[in-house]
Amino acid sequence: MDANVVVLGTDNVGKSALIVRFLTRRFIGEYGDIESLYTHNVVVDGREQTLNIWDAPYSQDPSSESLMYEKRVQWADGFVLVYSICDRASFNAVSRLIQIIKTNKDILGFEKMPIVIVGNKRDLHHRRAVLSEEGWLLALSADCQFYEVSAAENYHSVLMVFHGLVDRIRESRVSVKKLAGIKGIVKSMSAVFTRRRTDSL
Ligand SMILES: Nc1nc2c(ncn2[C@@H]2O[C@H](COP(=O)(O)OP(=O)(O)OP(=O)(O)O)[C@@H](O)[C@H]2O)c(=O)[nH]1
Repeated sequence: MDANVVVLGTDNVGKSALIVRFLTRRFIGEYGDIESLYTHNVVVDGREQTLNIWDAPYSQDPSSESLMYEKRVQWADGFVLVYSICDRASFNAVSRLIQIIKTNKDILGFEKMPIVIVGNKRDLHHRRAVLSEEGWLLALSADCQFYEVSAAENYHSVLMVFHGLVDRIRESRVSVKKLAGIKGIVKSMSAVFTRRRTDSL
C-alpha cells in the first residue's frame, strides 16, 4: 500500500535532515534547498508500506502560498510538521499549518488527523526557545502526535516519527472503510423498509 507524506515547516528547521536521517540513517550537515520527492519502503508492525515523501521548501511568497499548500494538502495522506525548539517563529508556523490542513483536508469528525508534530534540534537545549510542554499542548489540542527529536544525534526517535505517522494513516483508512461499511448497511436496510412499505400498500 502507498502513502503520501508531506514534510512541512519554515526554513532551516531540519526538514531535509530529518528525511535524510530516516532514509539513510545518516546526518550529513548541509542539505541545500532543492525540492525533492523520495520513495521508501518501510515495514511497520510486520506490514510493508511504500512511503512517498515530499520535502518542500517553505513559501515566502504569500500570493503563491495558499495554492501551493492546497496542492500539497490534497496530495498528502499524512503530514510531518517540523519546528526547531530554538525558533519560536517556526513553532507558531506549525499552528498555522495545522489550520491550513484542517480547512483544506476533508477529515471526518471521528478520524484522527494523520499529523505528527516534530520539535527538532533537541540537542541544542541550551538555545531552547520552545518548551516541550508547549509542543505537547499543541499536539493535544489538535489531536496530533508529538515527538521531540534531534536529527543530528539520534536515528531511533526519527524512525518513531515516521512509524507513528504510518500507524495514524492506517487508522484513518480503517475508519473510512468502516464508515463506508456502515453507509452500505444503512442503504440496504432502508431499501428493505421501502420495499416493505410499498408491498403493504
Ligand atoms: N544541531 C542540530 N542541527 C540540525 C539538526 N537538524 C538540522 N540541523 C541543521 O540545521 C540546518 C538546516 O537543516 P535542513 O535540513 O537543511 O533544514 P530545512 O528545514 O530542510 O531547511 P530549508 O531547506 O531551508 O527548508 C542545517 O545546517 C542542519 O545541519 C539537529 O537536529 N540539530
